[in-house]
Amino acid sequence: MNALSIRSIHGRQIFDSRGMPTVEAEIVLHNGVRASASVPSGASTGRFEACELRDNLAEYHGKGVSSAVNHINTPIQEALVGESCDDQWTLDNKLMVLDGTQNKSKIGANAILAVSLACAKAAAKAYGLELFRYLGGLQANTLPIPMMNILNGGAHAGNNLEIQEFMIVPVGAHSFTEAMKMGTEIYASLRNCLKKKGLSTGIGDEGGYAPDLNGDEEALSLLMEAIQLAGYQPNYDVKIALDAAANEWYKNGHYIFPKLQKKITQSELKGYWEELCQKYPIYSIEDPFAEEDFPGFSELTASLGGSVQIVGDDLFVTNPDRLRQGISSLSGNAVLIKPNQIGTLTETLSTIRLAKEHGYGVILSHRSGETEDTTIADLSVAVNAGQIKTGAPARSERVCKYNRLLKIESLISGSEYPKK
Ligand SMILES: C=C(OP(=O)(O)O)C(=O)O
Ligand SMILES: [Mg+2]
Repeated sequence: MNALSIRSIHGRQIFDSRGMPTVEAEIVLHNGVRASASVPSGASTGRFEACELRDNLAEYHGKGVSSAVNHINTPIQEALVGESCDDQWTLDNKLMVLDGTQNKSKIGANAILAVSLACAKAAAKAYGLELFRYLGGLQANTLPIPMMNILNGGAHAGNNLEIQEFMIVPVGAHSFTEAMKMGTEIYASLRNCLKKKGLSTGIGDEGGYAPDLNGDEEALSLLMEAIQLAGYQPNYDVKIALDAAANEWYKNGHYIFPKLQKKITQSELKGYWEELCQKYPIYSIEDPFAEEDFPGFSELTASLGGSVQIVGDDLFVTNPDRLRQGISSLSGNAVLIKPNQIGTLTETLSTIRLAKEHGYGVILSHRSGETEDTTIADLSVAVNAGQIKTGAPARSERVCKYNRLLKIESLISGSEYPKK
C-alpha cells in the first residue's frame, strides 16, 4: 500500500445528453484524492466496437446500465483495490483479464472505460498535474483544430439529410481561441441564414441545426453562405468536413441513401465524393463507405487521399487490429479516436501511437450521446492529435470540451496550433 493505491471504487448510473442511462465511476485513493469519469454512447455505432453493456430489461427501453454499474461495484472493485493508480497498463490489463472476452461483453466496455479513465484522473490529481500533462508529459503542447458539427443529419436528426455531420474547420485560425471565435460566429450566422429562409432552427443530437432540406448539396450551400456571412472566406479561413456515417446506408449488400431511399453502387458513391470535393472546400470525409468496405476506402484514398483526409470511424473503431488492416490495405489516411469503442485508456493510446507511426491523422472524438466528462479534450492535447470533433459550439455537453481546451490553452505558455 502507498498513498497512490486505490482505496475504493464506486460505480453509479447517470444520464447522457439524450436522457439515456450511462455509467460513472469514482475512485478514492489512500491519500484521500478522489476522481471520477463517465462514458458517452453512440447512435451510429459500428459492429466491431467493444460492447456497451445494457440490461435488456423493460425499464429504460432496454437501455439500463445496472449490470455495468454492479460490475464496477463488485468484481472491478475487488480486482483493483490496493493497486497503484499510476500504473495504467497494469490496471487496464487486469480489467481486460477480468472480462476475458474479445469485445469486453462480460464486464462491459462502459464499466471498464469509466474505471480506466477515473484511475488516470486520480493519478493526475495525486501528482498535482493537469490530466493532459500527466498523460502527455512535457511534449503535450499542441491544441487541436476543432471540427464543429453545425448541421446535423442522418441518424442524429431523423434522417433529414443523408450525410450525418456537416462540420466547419477553422483552418485559418492562429490559436484555439481564435478558432472558437470563428466557429461560434459562423454557428450564429447559420442560424440567421436558416431564419431568413423560414427553415427550422431546431437542433440535432450534437447541437447542430437540423432543418429539413432538399439534399446534402443544399446543406453544403448553407454552410458556404454562413461562413461568408460571418465575414470569412471558405477554403482559405474555413474548410468543410463531413461524416457520412455510410455504414448506416448499407443494408443487405447495397448502399441506399436513407432520405431519398435511392440505391447507389459503391462506384457511384465514390464518384459522389469526388464530385462534392470538386465543388466545395472539403478537407475531410469520415466513413464514406461501410464498416467492412475496406476496398471502397482504399479506392477513395487512392483517388482523393493526396488532398483530402479520409477518416475511418466505424471502419477502425479505435481498434489497433482494425487499423493495422487499414494500413496494410491503404484504406483511409486518418483514424477517429473514440475511447469507448475500445474500452481502455491503454488500448486507446496504442491505437493513436500506431496511427502516428504510419502517418495517419488522429482525431479525438466525442459520441452523439455525451456527458460532462472532458477527458477527450485533455487526451487530444496529451497526444498532440492536432484535431478534435466534439459537436456544435453549443449545448453544454459539447461546449464543456471546448471550454476545457480554452483553459488548457491558457495553461500552456507557448502552446501550438496546427497549420492546415
Ligand atoms: C460521433 C459520431 O456519432 P455516434 O456517437 O452516434 O457514433 C460519429 O459517427 O462520428
Ligand atoms: Mg462517425
